[in-house]
Amino acid sequence: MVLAAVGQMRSTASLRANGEFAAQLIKRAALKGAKALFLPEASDYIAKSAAETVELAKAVEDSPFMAAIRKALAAVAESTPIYVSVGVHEPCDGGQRVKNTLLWLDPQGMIVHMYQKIHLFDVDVANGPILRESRSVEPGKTVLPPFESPIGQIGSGICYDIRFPEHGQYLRSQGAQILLYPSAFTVSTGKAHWHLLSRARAVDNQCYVINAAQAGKHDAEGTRESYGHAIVVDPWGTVVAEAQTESDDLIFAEIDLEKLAGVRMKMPLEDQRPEPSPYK
Ligand SMILES: O=C(O)CNC(=O)[C@H](CS)NC(=O)CCC(=O)C(=O)O
Repeated sequence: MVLAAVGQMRSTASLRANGEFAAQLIKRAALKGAKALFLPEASDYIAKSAAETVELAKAVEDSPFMAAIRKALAAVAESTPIYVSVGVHEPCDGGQRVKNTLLWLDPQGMIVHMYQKIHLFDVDVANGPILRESRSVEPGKTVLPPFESPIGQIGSGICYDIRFPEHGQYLRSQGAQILLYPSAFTVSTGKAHWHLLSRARAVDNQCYVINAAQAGKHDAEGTRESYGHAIVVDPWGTVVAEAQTESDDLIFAEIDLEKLAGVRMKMPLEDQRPEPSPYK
């Protein structure tokens, strides 16, 4: 069993302040012996508008947020090395749009994997905001094969991707043992669907689901607010860790690949899919 840490953040428009907060989470997670820390979507900043989202974007090498993360990783690398998954924005299209990216950093701070969010949140939320992510974000084009990590084979999604079951199923078919959906869910859709979706993706793919989350009000006016409830679900669908409040900012879960193997052996979903596919 290997310990994973999952963070909750209330990112503001300050890349520097968000970087300092993330750095503290890295140090605390490493001190507890976690081998990996998972941080939310858009950890670097949450802006009030599409225009501000584009304006604030910094390339990884120029980002004060990333500098703070790398400094924290360097500080713990000798004694308690830790991997970090973190959601950021990257400028693209000559500064017209951004990518919504998930980075996987090794304990030296090198980027060893990156995923670009595919499904964009263009939604008129019932009893909530109207969000048009595609105004500022370039959609990713490919689901990437899972990558190896100290806690198992990780398949990447981001936030709204969780609502597309075929995304998780593809990752499972490519060998994923852990699915990530770092998020900034709205409060109303979170109340209605967050636990349901997190558990559903775990059960239908027999994977751990690790969902870091943005939580709370991101600006003084409360223009943007996120649901929180960072969560880890095991391959049987049991919630094994969950942040209960906005200030509950670091949770831990043992990732047990033997438990995962047992679930898959006793209920062999993959082997029971008919060939040729009946869905035409
Ligand atoms: O704006 C940024 O900088 C970061 N990105 C987000 O917060 C994104 C796009 S607005 N949020 C979601 O996908 C929420 C999904 C959701 O709430 C649901 O599926 O119910």
